[in-house]
Amino acid sequence: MGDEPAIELTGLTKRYGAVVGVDTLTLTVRPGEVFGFLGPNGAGKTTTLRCLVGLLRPTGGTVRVLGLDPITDHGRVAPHLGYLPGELRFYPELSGAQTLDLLSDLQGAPSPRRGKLCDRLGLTRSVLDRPVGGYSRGMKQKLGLVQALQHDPRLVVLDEPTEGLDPLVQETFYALLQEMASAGRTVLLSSHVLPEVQRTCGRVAIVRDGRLVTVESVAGLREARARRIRLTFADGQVPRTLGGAERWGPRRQGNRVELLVPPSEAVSALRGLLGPAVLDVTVEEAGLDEAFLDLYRRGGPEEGP
Ligand SMILES: Nc1ncnc2c1ncn2[C@@H]1O[C@H](COP(=O)(O)OP(=O)(O)OP(=O)(O)O)[C@@H](O)[C@H]1O
Repeated sequence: MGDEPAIELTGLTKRYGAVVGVDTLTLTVRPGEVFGFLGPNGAGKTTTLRCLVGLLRPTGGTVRVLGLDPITDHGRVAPHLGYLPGELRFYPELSGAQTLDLLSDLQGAPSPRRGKLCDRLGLTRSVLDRPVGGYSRGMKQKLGLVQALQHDPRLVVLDEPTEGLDPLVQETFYALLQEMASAGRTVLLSSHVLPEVQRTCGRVAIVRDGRLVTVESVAGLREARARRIRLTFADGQVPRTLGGAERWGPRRQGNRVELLVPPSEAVSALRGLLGPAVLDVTVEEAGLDEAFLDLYRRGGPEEGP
């Protein structure tokens, strides 16, 4: 376990009978990266994360975590790996503190960060002494975060980490992420929350239908995002067809037409659209949200409409 990639997936495939969870996914995450994993429901995010941490056996391909196989080398990987599952299941009768002890035993490593993490996330001694069965959703999530980070792992895999956290606690979590990155730790997080990914991650993988659509830097995705063109036509003069621009799926509302166009095509699209019936035109960058949605729909920038 030296300078190798923190995560290396090669042709990772996981089938559940006839259902394909992940399909030939190849991806490398370098040490020290905060890497986002984004995709619509059922895209294969959780399946990938569970393969990564050795909870699921791949149907095909290979998984290397810190240079090791997370299943066959589990004992060597576990002390360096933190994992927050998407669906937390704790023993309800155990207290928070007992839960953390139990999970620490499974990690096979001491928990030097536990006290500090509990303080920062607001898990007080009296809360930690109560049975987890009585915890609120947010308290369970905080406990999940503490167990994932308590042993100061080199690699942290987080499935929807801010689910159920209030905005203040989310801020604390983002600060923790920054500190981990500064300390050279690697973080892979799955999220549906785009501003969160924008704010915390350097690179992002987008998955859809189990396949990798693209891997991009957050900055690159911003640059590549579509232009939104809005046209206002004179009363009754909205053309029935926009010719070649129909491929951008124009949305019509009254005298207005709006379409999202790749940046490289915005000027030529405008040339074809402008005419005497056009009273007004605006062009702006689409939000990052829309850039992502576009990728989800189209299946990747390389395919283009
Ligand atoms: N245990 C299972 N048995 C059968 N199919 C499964 C199982 N787990 C996942 N799948 C299927 O694999 C695909 C990927 O699911 P997965 O949970 O990995 O997606 P996801 O991106 O995490 O979705 P979400 O954002 O909704 O949590 C889906 O089609 C899902 O129905």
